[in-house]
Amino acid sequence: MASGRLRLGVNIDHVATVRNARGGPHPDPVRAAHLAIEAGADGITAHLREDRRHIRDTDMERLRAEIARPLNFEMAVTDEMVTIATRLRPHAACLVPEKREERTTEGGLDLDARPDALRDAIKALADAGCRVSLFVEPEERVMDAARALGAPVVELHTGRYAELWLAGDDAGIASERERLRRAAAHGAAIGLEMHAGHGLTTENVGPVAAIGEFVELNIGHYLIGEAIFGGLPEAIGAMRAAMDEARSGQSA
Ligand SMILES: CC(=O)[C@@H](O)[C@H](O)COP(=O)(O)O
Ligand SMILES: NCC(=O)COP(=O)(O)O
Repeated sequence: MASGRLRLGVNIDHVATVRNARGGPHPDPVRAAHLAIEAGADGITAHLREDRRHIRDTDMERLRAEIARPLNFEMAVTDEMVTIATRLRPHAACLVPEKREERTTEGGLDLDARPDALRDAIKALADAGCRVSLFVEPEERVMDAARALGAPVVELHTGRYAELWLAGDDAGIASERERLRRAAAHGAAIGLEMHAGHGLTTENVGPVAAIGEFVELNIGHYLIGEAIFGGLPEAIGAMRAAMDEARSGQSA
């Protein structure tokens, strides 16, 4: 059952990708964050990867110091990142898997692999006042595992859904959307706050936004790409409209 306003977290990682291509200060991801907030973003997401391929430590420090909306600090489950995040104390911290050789995030966290390290990271971040979320696959059993680890929030990985959409695999899209729907319903039923993200566009966001248990979508690469052609405020406005249309039940 669709419900409530769906928050939009704008991920500005790939402004830093363009900036780092030349090694100078332009374009500034923090300036993009301010623009995104002025354009209606409910929060800013930034992923400080271990290899610093895009967002750098100084970007995260400036975001934490400057932006007027919640900062969602995406990070790997490492001592280094826990130390940085507990020092900066962002509004939120989202634990994501990282592999150096990956082009982009390829899936959700394996909650069975290092439960003690996960539990310790969740506690340290929560003790620092961060709202902790786990970036995970849309499986009901994973919701139970996240709950057992003490995470209040999960963000469902929509990357497979996005890939199936690009491939025009209608049966696959329907199946993956159902997987997302079931996981969101179960997660909400056991008390988790449900988010989703990765690979979302104005074309594919509708069926995800229409899943009423989601309270936040985190979207970046597509918006930064669209900004090249029409500007970031326009890209965010179009995404907001697509999300609101889906929530109003006019498309799903
Ligand atoms: C976890 C997630 O889906 C995003 O943060 C995504 O990782 C964007 O960053 P990359 O494009 O570097 O993967
Ligand atoms: N966690 C998802 C995110 O922050 C943005 O992912 P994408 O839209 O850049 O694929």
